[in-house]
Amino acid sequence: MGNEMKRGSIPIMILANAIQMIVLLGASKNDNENLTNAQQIVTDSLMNARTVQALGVEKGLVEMYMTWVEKSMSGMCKRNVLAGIGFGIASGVMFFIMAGGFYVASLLIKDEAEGSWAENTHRQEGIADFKGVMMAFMGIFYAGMGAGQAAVMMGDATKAKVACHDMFKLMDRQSQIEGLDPKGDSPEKLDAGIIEFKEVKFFYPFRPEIQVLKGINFRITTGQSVGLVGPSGGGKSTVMSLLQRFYDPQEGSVLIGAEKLPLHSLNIRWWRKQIGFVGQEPILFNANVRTNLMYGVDESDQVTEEYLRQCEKMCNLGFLYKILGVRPVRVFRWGARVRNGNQGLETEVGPRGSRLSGGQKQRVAICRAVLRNPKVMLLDEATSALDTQSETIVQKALEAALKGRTSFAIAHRLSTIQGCDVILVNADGRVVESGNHSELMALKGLDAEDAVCWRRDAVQGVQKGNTIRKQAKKTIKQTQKVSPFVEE
Ligand SMILES: Nc1ncnc2c1ncn2[C@@H]1O[C@H](COP(=O)(O)OP(=O)(O)OP(=O)(O)O)[C@@H](O)[C@H]1O
Repeated sequence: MGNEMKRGSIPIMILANAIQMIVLLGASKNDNENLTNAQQIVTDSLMNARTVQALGVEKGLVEMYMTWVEKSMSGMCKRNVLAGIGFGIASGVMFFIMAGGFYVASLLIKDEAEGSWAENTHRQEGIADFKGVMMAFMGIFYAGMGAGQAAVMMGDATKAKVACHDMFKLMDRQSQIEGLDPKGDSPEKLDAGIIEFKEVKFFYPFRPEIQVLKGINFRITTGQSVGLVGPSGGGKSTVMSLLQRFYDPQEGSVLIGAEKLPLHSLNIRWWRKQIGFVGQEPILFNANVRTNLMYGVDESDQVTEEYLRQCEKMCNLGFLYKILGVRPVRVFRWGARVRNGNQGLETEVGPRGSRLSGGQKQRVAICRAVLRNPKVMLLDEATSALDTQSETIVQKALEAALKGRTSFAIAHRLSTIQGCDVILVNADGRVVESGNHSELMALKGLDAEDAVCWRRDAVQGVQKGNTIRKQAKKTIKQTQKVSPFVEE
């Protein structure tokens, strides 16, 4: 009877668990996508909390978040009801098996017990003794339970597989530019400061319909400073990306050195060591300044304390040593007073550098770039997010940092890069004009309407720049009278 029960109940139990599993797997991919979208909103909102508040979009974001959560919830609710039914059936079958098992066992044991009670002198022969019955029963029961639980867990395993699908897809993706396992030459004698763009045409792989660069040509020699100006969307940052070899152009070539070696033939790690980059929004890590500065330095490169001090000085990091005042530490140590100041290179910058001002962060970022002693410096609107006073200080740091190096600087105003050796006016994916500031100013015929704006801006920029500089100096002097901690 036990065997019959086994034969009959186990397939039913497995079927019940299978139903439960199928239901669990059903909509999990869609739910996963919806939850990912919801999580993305939370991450973006927290990372950009100030912008969210400034724009007053808190409610809108909460609504967007709720929409995604509700979308996944409606699917989940249905699935959970079905999963509940499946689970109920699976558990029910198990309990029925248990009940049946106990019933069968009770019959067998009852025979044995009746014998011992009724006659009390000799045991009546039963089909099995108590121990054997219980062993068989427990064996069936736990095997069934284990199989059921394993089936349920398989649902979780598949859900985990779905959740990891995108991650594995990303991990398996082979980058066309392999940064971790670089190949190609590392020619120590190649002058990385000589850069040529030859008929470079490029579109972003995810937007092949938009031809961003339509044939860029220029040649820069060692030590030259290049200013990239032009209307928004003209392709200035794309040129910077190609210089850093985040992408390779589809047509044309980027050539390096007097030997004109194609950039794609060079070892990418070697090439990136030749480049220092300072962006518009400096990215600092939640650590002290020293750690942030050493981030870009290879372990094999020995950075002496002396060189570090030189770079600090060059980048105007004096603020790291300023004492901002004194304050009592705690109530029970009222008498004790500590210096409420920065601690040199050991100063903690906070999450994303939040304990430093924009200008200070930018100077740390410049110092980080300079510390690598790169041949080429790339500046992507490095001062555009700063106020006039900070801009002047950072500009000084930049001027020192760029000396003797080839440099590319993107700016929205000609006035910001008027001192550059070459200014490339980039519009609609082409270099429409080039020359130094006075050459550009002297040009009469203009191809693009935008260029008129750049030129007009240049004239006004020079005049404005001088006035602003005078005003800034005046303000600093006035403020210094009130607070001695304002920097020049
Ligand atoms: N990662 C990307 N994927 C797809 N298209 C992009 C990407 N980055 C930029 N683009 C597109 O390439 C074009 C040129 O952008 P780019 O950022 O190079 O211009 P820009 O001159 O630097 O503009 P801005 O002065 O506003 O920073 C734009 O049309 C932009 O939409």
